[in-house]
Order: sequence, then structure tokens, then C-alpha cells
Amino acid sequence: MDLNLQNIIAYHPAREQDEVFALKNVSFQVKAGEHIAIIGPSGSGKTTLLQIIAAAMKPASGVVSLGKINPWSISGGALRQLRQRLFYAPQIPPLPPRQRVVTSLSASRLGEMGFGKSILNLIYPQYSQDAFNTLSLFDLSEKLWSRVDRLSGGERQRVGLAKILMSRANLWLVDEPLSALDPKRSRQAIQMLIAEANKRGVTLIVTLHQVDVATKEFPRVIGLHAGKLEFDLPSADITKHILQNLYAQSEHEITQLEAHVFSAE
Ligand SMILES: Nc1ncnc2c1ncn2[C@@H]1O[C@H](COP(=O)(O)OP(=O)(O)OP(=O)(O)O)[C@@H](O)[C@H]1O
Repeated sequence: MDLNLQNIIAYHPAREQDEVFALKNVSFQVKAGEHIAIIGPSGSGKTTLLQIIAAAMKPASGVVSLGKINPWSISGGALRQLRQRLFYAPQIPPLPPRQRVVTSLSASRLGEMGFGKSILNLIYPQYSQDAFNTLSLFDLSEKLWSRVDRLSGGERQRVGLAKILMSRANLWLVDEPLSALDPKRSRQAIQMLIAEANKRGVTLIVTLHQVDVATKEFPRVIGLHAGKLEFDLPSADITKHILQNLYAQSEHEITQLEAHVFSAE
């Protein structure tokens, strides 16, 4: 699915009165099948941007088009259909505590199940073989029948990634998928996500705090700072100087940056 964002301004309702912008005049285009990483310091607007693209949040002004459709100018029914074509994976996957992993993974296809099948899915998960195969990609197949509240943080995060792969959406919007994973697992998980997106021609947009992963694994990187688009560049053109500017006021994050990216120089 291709995307077009034009002059997006967004406030969170709680901040509207003091006019603190979450996004200021953000514009960019994405072609179907592109893979993009969004980076920037904490609070720079990465999650808000994904929510705007996912049509989960309405911009205060500006235009969003998802595959040429403005989600805010169509009927409720058409909007629900449009949302089925995208998968928004929040930073902390919403996994109902007592649910089994297999049920949660099958639920990624609720949109195509219809009411009867989706109720049945709670008792007899509808896609257990697919769920098993998808979990194997993240070394988690033995957890197929486990309850999600008995998983570690990293395992839950990998279940969240497997849920994305279970969906049949053609736009994946993934918010900080690696925060609970160690560096080796992070690299494996992101490479799996990218390989599957490639195979299926899916448009992939991922927010990341790991700038090294962003610049090494993604061909295009967007930098946000205080709600503004600071740069939108091929990753090969991103220099140490550009990254230092982006994280200039975020001392803690720059320390991480140096550890991850610059120590090898
Ligand atoms: N629910 C909310 N209510 C009010 N303000 C919010 C809300 N969510 C985010 N904000 C504000 O909007 C701005 C952008 O936040 P956002 O979560 O998009 O940033 P982020 O780059 O994803 O941050 P992080 O890397 O810490 O997840 C920040 O100033 C934040 O304080």
C-alpha cells in the first residue's frame, strides 16, 4: 500500500489546550513495498506518526492518504475495511493475560473470520498450524499452547512480532519492536520481519531506538525531532553528524548511540 502524508499537524487531546504539538507539518510519501525506519529521541513523535498512518488518530490538519484513500473522508464501514489492510503493532502488544498464544496469533485474522468463526476461535483456535509455523520463525514454537501471561517480556514481544506475520495486511506499522530483546535476538527478529515483508511485498514502517539497526537494516530512514521531520534519507547518506544533531539534547540516548554505532569507528 502506498502512502502520502501532507503537512500533518497533530495534538494529543490532553495537550490541545496548551497547543503542544506532537507532530508539526510532517510530509512524506511512501511507495508500496518500501521499508522505512523512523528514529528520533524519546517524545519526538514516532508513535504519534504511526497512529496517524494507522488511521487510529485524526490529524488536527493536513491530509493522510492510504492507497489513495483519505481515511477521514470515508464511511465507518469503509474505514473498518481499510484498517483490515494494515496491521498496527503497538510497542506493548495487547495480549489478554489468560489467553493462549495460539488464540492470540489466530486473532490476527479476525477480520476475515466473520462473527461465528471469531467466537469459535476463542475455544478452537482456527489457524493453529500457521501459528505453529510462524512461531518457529522466532524460536517459540514450544510456546504455542502457553498462556501469554506466563511468557517473559522478550517472549511476549516475539509473540507480538509473530502476530504481525500472521496477519494478511499489506501495510505493517510496528512501534519499537525490539525494546525487550537482546542484541542478537533483535537482529534476528528484525531480519525476519524484513524478509517476510519482502516476500509478501508489504510496506513496512518501523520505529526504532536502535539507530544501528535502523541504518543497517533499512534502506530509508526518517528522523523526527520535537514533532518535526528532521531528515528523510537513504540510510547510506546518514552520517554521525546527522545522528548527533538528531539526538543533540538527549544525553542518555546519545550515550547509547555511541555505544552502538560509533565505538567501532
Ligand atoms: N496520550 C497522550 N496524551 C498527551 N500527550 C501525549 C500522549 N501521547 C504522547 N504525547 C506527547 O506527544 C509527544 C510525542 O509522543 P510520542 O509518544 O509520539 O513520541 P515517541 O517518539 O514515540 O516517544 P518514545 O520514543 O518515548 O516512545 C510527546 O510530547 C508526548 O509527551
